[in-house]
Amino acid sequence: MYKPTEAGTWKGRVDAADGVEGKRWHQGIQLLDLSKETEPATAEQAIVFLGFCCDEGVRRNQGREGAVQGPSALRQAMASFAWHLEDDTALLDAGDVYCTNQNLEEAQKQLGKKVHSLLANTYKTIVLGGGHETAYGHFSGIKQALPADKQLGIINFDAHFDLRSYEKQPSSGSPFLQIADDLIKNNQEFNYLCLGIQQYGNTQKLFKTAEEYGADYVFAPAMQVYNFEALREKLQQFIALVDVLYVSIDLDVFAAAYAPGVSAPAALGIHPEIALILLQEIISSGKLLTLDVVELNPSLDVDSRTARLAASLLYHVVQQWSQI
Ligand SMILES: N=CN[C@@H](CCC(=O)O)C(=O)O
Ligand SMILES: [Mn+2]
Ligand SMILES: [Mn+2]
Repeated sequence: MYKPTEAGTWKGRVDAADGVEGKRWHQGIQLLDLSKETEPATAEQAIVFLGFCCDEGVRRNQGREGAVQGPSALRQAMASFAWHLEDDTALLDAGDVYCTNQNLEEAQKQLGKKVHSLLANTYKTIVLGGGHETAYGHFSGIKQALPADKQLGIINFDAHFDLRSYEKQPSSGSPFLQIADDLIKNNQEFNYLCLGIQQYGNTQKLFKTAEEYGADYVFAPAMQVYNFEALREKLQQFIALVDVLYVSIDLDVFAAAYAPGVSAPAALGIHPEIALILLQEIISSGKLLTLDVVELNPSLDVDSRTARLAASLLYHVVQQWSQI
């Protein structure tokens, strides 16, 4: 269920005449094989990508399959980024965890193990999904890595709560209810802030569940740059209550004009700029532990627009996070 990234996977434009000043991500990224014991990060700053090739959660959630190709499309979209990282920063690719035989539960467990070993070895981790079922596997690794006295805050950029029942089976629609129940079972708090909720995309039942579990949220129409001060205030209040942050970016939070390549596009979704400046706020808090980008479906994308948007957000995340 795990494969390290093959040499030659990262490829892109080469500006040979410019020497080291022409360096791009595909020329600087290092491959990390997690089938061997994970070595502690040696660079001062080590940021690692880990793919989760899975859309079994989307299939179970009646969505449009294709997110299994997300990690590969994201690598392609990031490969030719110009290298502007400091010399003390290593950018790594730790390969992919695969969901096989529709065994989502096992794939999530395997993803959790890999995330745990990366976090335990002080890597700043970025998981490339996968449908939003990625989040439960990601969380199971966070849970293993996080000391019990540390308060976790979860910030989900999403048009949807993803608080569906998993009584019958877990899916891409249920990760945050699974996480909530795990935390509550362990006498820990479920601190969840969902940014970009579409009223028309969530049933009354889901709003009721959100209320029952104390989930906080901001509707998509309020996610505007002109409303930045109020959003910043809300974000800062949330961040102040927790020790570390897990950030999940579901690309269906963005307007379909920017992000057509998702299972459930939002015609009136948010503008990327507001997500970018809120991400900057989050990173500058110094509390970001780990992050994922989910729901990219390359088979539904238009000229890689959604992949490029996700990749560009990750570019800025990597750039800022490497200086914290
Ligand atoms: N991760 C998926 N979330 C959404 C999908 C909604 C839809 O397919 O319309 C959900 O379950 O609510
Ligand atoms: Mn989601
Ligand atoms: Mn969503």
